[in-house]
Amino acid sequence: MGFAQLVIGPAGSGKSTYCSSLYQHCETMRRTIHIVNLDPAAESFDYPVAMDIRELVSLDDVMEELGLGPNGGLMYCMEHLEENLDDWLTDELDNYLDDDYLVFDCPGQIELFSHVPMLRNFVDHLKRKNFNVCAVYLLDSQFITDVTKFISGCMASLSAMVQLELPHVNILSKMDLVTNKRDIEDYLNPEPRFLLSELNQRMAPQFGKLNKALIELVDEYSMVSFLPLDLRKESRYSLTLPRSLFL
Ligand SMILES: Nc1nc2c(ncn2[C@@H]2O[C@H](COP(=O)(O)OP(=O)(O)OP(=O)(O)O)[C@@H](O)[C@H]2O)c(=O)[nH]1
Ligand SMILES: [Mg+2]
Repeated sequence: MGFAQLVIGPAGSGKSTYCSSLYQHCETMRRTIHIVNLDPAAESFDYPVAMDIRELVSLDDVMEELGLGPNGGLMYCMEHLEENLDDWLTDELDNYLDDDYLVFDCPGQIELFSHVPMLRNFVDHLKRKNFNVCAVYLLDSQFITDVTKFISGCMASLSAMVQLELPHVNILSKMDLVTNKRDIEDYLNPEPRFLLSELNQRMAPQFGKLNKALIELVDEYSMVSFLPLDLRKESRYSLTLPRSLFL
């Protein structure tokens, strides 16, 4: 059985940086991982690219030939990948052995993991190919500076969890940029009453019931919790992430 990690999260949340730092970490630990670029718009990489969607389809060609903008073009490329799961992806996966570990660096368009079925079909294909798949959802630390941003980040992550139905780890990236230590305490293990009162202060009174329901969803079902990742720290992975993720 192979292992696969799907690295997802909003645009600019640090997915590619996480992949390259994970690659360096594994190299130091003398473990081999293979990083796959699934972003047809990506141009440069800080890690060796094992498989590359750009070999299958070029975003520039799609935009030019079909007259699409960057986001429409990207959706077209991902649909093209979906249509080629049985040939291109299967051929590429055949190059890897049973116990190889693949990390998929995904594009940041959140519709891919909220309501478009493409990524779900991609995951199902990996499972059929005997890969044990997990999702790593990255959220930028700026989301913990404001309760409304935090809740919207939680909801986006939750929709990915519901859509993909994978073992799911949430990571708060760019922790080096958090200057207010209070924010870390407040949001890493948030106290529901704190979140609710903050949210009520920020929103008009008619949202009271909705705020309560949202906080209950985040809290009672324990579906959303974040692990902090500070890339400056030596201990960044061993301390913060479950070991099972890096077998
Ligand atoms: N300070 C700081 N900056 C970071 C960190 N991780 C990423 N960045 C910066 O954030 C920006 C976006 O990082 P990427 O890794 O390209 O983010 P991404 O999620 O791959 O972006 P898309 O693929 O475009 O969605 C870059 O300028 C990075 O240098 C971090 O841990 N700390
Ligand atoms: Mg990227």
